[in-house]
Amino acid sequence: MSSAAEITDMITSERMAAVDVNAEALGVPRKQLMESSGNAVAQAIRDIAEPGARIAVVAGRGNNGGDAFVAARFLDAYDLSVHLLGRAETITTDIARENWGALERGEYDIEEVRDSTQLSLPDADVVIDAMLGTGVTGALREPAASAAEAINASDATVVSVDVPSGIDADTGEAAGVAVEADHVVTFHDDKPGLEGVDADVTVADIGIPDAAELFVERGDLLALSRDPQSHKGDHGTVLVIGGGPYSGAPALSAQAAFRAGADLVYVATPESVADAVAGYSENLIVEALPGDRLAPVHVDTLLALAEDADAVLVGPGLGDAEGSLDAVAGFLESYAGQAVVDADPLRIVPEVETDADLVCTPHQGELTAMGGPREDDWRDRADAVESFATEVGATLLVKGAYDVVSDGERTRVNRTGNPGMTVGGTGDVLAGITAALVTALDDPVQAAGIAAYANGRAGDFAVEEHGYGLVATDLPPRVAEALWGDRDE
Ligand SMILES: NC(=O)C1=CN([C@@H]2O[C@H](COP(=O)(O)OP(=O)(O)OC[C@H]3O[C@@H](n4cnc5c(N)ncnc54)[C@H](O)[C@@H]3O)[C@@H](O)[C@H]2O)[C@@H](O)CC1
Ligand SMILES: [K+]
Repeated sequence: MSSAAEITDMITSERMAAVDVNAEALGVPRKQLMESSGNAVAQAIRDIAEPGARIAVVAGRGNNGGDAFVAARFLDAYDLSVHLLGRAETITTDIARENWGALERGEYDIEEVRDSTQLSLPDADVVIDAMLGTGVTGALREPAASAAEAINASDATVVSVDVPSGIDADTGEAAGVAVEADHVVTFHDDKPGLEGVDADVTVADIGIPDAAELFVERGDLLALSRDPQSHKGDHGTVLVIGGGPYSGAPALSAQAAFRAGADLVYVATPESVADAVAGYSENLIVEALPGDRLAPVHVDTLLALAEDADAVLVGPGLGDAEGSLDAVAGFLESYAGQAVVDADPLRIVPEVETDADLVCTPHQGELTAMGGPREDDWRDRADAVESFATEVGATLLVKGAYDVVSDGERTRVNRTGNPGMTVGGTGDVLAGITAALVTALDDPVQAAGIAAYANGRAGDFAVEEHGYGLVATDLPPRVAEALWGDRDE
C-alpha cells in the first residue's frame, strides 16, 4: 500500500477529535455517536458469542468506558457484568456518566472497583476491554495496569473497544503493559496505531456524516490550540510582497496576517507607495523597493528578505505589469519556502518551476486565467479543483460561495461567508490570514481551510453590525474572534 493510500484510510486521534466536534456542529452530538459505538460493540459480541455466554465488561472512566456502558444495554441476552475501574462520581464526561446512570437505574450487574487489589475478573467467555481508548497518555496506571494483566492471563476472548487499552492509537506503541486483544471494534475509520496489532479489526460506521470531514467547521479550529509544549501553533514571520499600482491591498493583507496571529509582518513594496502602506498601521515594517512597480531588479532583495520569513505572500496590489510578473517568477524560481500567491501573479504559477510549497488563492476569474476549470455546482467544482491542484502541484483555495481547498489528495469545503463579502479587499484579507496560518500549521490544506473559515466568519460577524454595507477593513479586527472566540453560530 502506498503511503498516500494509508493516510486516506486512517484517522489520527487529533483529526478524530476535530471530526467529532464538526459532527456536533452539524447536529449529530457526541452522545449519539456513543450510542452507535456501543451498538457496534454489541453487534461484534453477537457475532462471536452464543446467547447466555458470560460477558465481563472492564471499563474506564472516560468515553471509551461510556461506549461499553451503552453496549451493555444491547446485550440483555447474555450473562453480563460491568466492572468500572474507579468511582462512578469520577467518571470524566457527562455522556459516559449518563450511560452509567442508565445501568444503575436499569439494575444491571455493575460494580465499582476502587483499587487493583479489589479486582477479580470473573470467569468470562468474553471480556470487553473498555478501559482506555484514544485518551490514553503514558503507561497504564493502576488499577488499569493490573486489570490488563488479569485480562491477558484469562482464557476469555478479548474484544477491545476502539483500541486495545494501553496502546497509543496514533503510534501503536505501548508505554507499559497493554491489553492483548483478539478483536478490536474501532470507530469511523481505521487508526494508524492498529496496523501492528495482532487482532481482527472491525471498523464500525457510527453515523458521522461525510460532511463532518468535508466541510471546515469549528472542530478544525482545534488544530490551532494544540499542546503548548509541542510548539505547534506557534506563529511566525510573514513577508508580504505587494503594492505598486495599489497600496491598500498589501496593507490589508498584512493587518489580517497580524490578526491571525503572525508575530511579525514585513511588507516589501515599491517606494512610490511605501509611505502610504506604512501609514495604514504602525504595526507594519515596510521595506521600500526602488521605483513604482515590482521589477526583476528587486529579486535578490526579496530573496534576502524571505530568508527571515516563515512564509511569503506574493501578489496583493502588485498589478499585472509584465516586469512585476517576471519578478515574481524569478523570485519563485529561487525560493524554496512556503508561499501564498494571490491576485495577478496567479496566472504565471502553472509555468513557474519552483521548489516552494505554494498555496494559491484564486477567485473563479483568476482560476480561469491559470487555465483552471469552471464548474457552477460546488461538488463538480470540488472535483475539478482537486484534479487541477495535482496538475499545478500546489494547494489551491478557490474562493466562491463555497470555498474549495485541495492539494490534489485532500479536499475541504468552507461554507462561512455571505454575499456582502463580494466587496473589494476581502480577498486580500483572506490571503493574509492564509499566510499567517501557513506559518502556524505544518499542513497547507488545513491552514487554507481554516483561513477560509475564519475570513468568512469574520465577514458574518461584520454583517451583523454593518449589513451588506460591510467593507474589507471590517474583517481583520474580527479575525481573532473568528479563530479563537467562542461565539455561538
Ligand atoms: N469521535 C470520537 O472521538 C468518539 C470517541 N468515542 C470513544 O471515546 C474514546 C475516547 O474517550 P476519552 O477521550 O474520554 O478517553 P478515554 O476513555 O480513552 O480515556 C480517558 C480517561 O483515561 C484516563 N487516563 C489517561 N491515561 C491513562 C493511563 N495511562 N492510565 C490510566 N488512566 C488513564 C484519563 O484520566 C481519563 O479519565 C474513544 O477511544 C472511543 O472509544 C466514541 O464514543 C465515538 C466517537
Ligand atoms: K479499549
